[in-house]
Amino acid sequence: MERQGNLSINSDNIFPIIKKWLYSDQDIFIRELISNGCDAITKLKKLAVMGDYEEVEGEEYKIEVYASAKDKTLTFVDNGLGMTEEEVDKYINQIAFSGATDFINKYKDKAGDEQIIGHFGLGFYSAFMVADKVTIETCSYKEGAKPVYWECDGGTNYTMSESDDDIRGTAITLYLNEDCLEYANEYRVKEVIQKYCAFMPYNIYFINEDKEEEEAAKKEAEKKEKDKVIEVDTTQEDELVGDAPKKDEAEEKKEDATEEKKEERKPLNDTNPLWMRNPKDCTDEQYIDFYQHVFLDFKKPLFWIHLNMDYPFNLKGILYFPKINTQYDQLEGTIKLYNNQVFIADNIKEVIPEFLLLLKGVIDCPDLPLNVSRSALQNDGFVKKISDYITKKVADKLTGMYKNNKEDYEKYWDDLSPFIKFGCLKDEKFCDKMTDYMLFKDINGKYITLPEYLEEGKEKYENKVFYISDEVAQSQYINMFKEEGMNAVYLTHNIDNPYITHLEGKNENVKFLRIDADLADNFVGEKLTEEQTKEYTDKLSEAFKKATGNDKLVVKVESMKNENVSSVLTVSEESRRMMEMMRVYNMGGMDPNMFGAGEAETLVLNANNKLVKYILDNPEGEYKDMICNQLYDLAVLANKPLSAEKMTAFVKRSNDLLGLLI
Ligand SMILES: Nc1ncnc2c1ncn2[C@@H]1O[C@H](COP(=O)(O)OP(=O)(O)OP(=O)(O)O)[C@@H](O)[C@H]1O
Repeated sequence: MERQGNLSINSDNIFPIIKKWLYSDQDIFIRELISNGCDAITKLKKLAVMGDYEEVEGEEYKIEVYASAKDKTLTFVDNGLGMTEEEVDKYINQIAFSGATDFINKYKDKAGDEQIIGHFGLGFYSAFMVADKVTIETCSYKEGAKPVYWECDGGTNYTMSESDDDIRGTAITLYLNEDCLEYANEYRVKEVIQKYCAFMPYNIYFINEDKEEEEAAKKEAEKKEKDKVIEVDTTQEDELVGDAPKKDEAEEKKEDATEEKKEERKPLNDTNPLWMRNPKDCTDEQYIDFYQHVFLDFKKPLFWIHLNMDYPFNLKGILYFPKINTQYDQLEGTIKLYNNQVFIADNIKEVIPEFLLLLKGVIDCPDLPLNVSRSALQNDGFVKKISDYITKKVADKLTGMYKNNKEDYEKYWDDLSPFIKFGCLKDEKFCDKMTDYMLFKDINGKYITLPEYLEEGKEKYENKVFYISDEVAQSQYINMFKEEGMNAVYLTHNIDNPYITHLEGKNENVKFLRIDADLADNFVGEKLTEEQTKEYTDKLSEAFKKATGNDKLVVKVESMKNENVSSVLTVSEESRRMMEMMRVYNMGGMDPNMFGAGEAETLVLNANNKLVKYILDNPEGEYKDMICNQLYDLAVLANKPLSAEKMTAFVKRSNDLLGLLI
């Protein structure tokens, strides 16, 4: 008997809302329908555990997705618990009603360890985002249940009647609207299933109905053709050998069997993803395989953290620390969020602490407070707790590694540090936990902590931390440091600039100086007297300004221990930082002096060097200008490349100087 009715919803027509507002991503109707099928199977299995349903031996629980471009249909078939007429009424017709809540209420005391997805029930109606008409054919597991056929064309009216398909489970058919025919395309559907359903808990199969039909027709035609030939053959054989066995028949069956085997359908998903397993049962190889497969990254991850928590909330997942190839690699990770093996979305900031988004990984949290569509999170304290838990786990893993396996920690440090530093900048709690475990690579290639560095340099350069931002450009300074037995640390990543500022904020009396920022007192031998300093500075300033034609040149004279060093360029830390900041804010053309930053570069000349002495002693010397310019260029060259014009002059002058030798 057919009956018609109105869908009881509060608005006149819910479909425009579903189409436009509720789901921003159209593809997710596939996820919703497949996960409804999975839920239906989970419920059936639960009923079996509870003794309310007897399972059919050997039955494979599965979801089948049939697509037909010819018919413009997409059908989802599950062999879950099905629905009775009353249930269709209750769960489908009365839309704003969650069937799952009802179910959980009934079974909550007897429930086992698996969770049942129960959200505000609108998932099914997402089908109307792509379909003009949707039908349900369903038959409940309940004894004597009558199969139900339901149909709705996207308005608020539906029809319901008894169906003749009494196989337990549910088939939902979408008659795709003209704009959405892509969902009848095999590759498109498979793509969406891969995205959202790759780890759903029951096998998902895709069937191209058109292809199957074609093949069946082809087979039928071939069979008919073969039968004809056999008929002719056997009449001939009969004539010759009478009752001889028809060996072709047996062969044919075998052939069929192997063909069937060849065509054995493969599920599109992995029903037992690695993160759901006990960490004890997972091998390194499996972790690496999973990583490469899910994130399509052929590099091996450095290491990983398997999250496995039952209390006070349920959370499983794996976080991978990816290998960073160069310091210029963009730090960009992906954290995939799942809800009971159902993919929700990538990089949901509310759940995953921002800095962890630099990692790659999967998080599955069945307790997530998802609303209406599974993608919308209700942001409450719970979500913050999840995020705090993940942060803590990551910090624990890192500090644990430092304590128990320092060799690995050091080995990974260069790759890990940008991520950890970013974490420290973004998350106070994480920063506090990591403070004692932050390493610095020094000029001898050793990894040391900040307190270790400060302790080591206590006598020579108290509370100063010299750092190298560019190993090649600053090599002259590195050598000077090495000769003097001084230490400096490498801070070469983009993240290091803000990190240095952050460290100075945390350690008020510690000052970070780039290795070329200052000529530390340590390089200076016997100090010049005040008069000497003044005299030499005046003389050399004048000579160098005149020779280079640069009025603004700042010259400083020191008596350095190493008499082989003639000239060094130093770059004031303060003005350099100011310039860098101005560059960031696109104020490159402005004069840093305006901000009180002072001159950036200083030419330091060594009063103990014979070339410098020559200039001092021969104010009218023939080669004075040549030497001044050469010393200046050499100092610049040790710090940064010369401009094209200066380089040309430098090469010419170098040749002229060599010419003087012959
Ligand atoms: N394939 C199915 N088999 C059995 N029951 C189903 C099936 N699909 C839907 N239902 C029933 O209809 C109800 C409503 O489904 P719907 O997808 O709209 O919401 P939900 O699954 O409860 O929540 P949501 O999809 O938003 O997470 C379900 O709770 C379930 O009881």
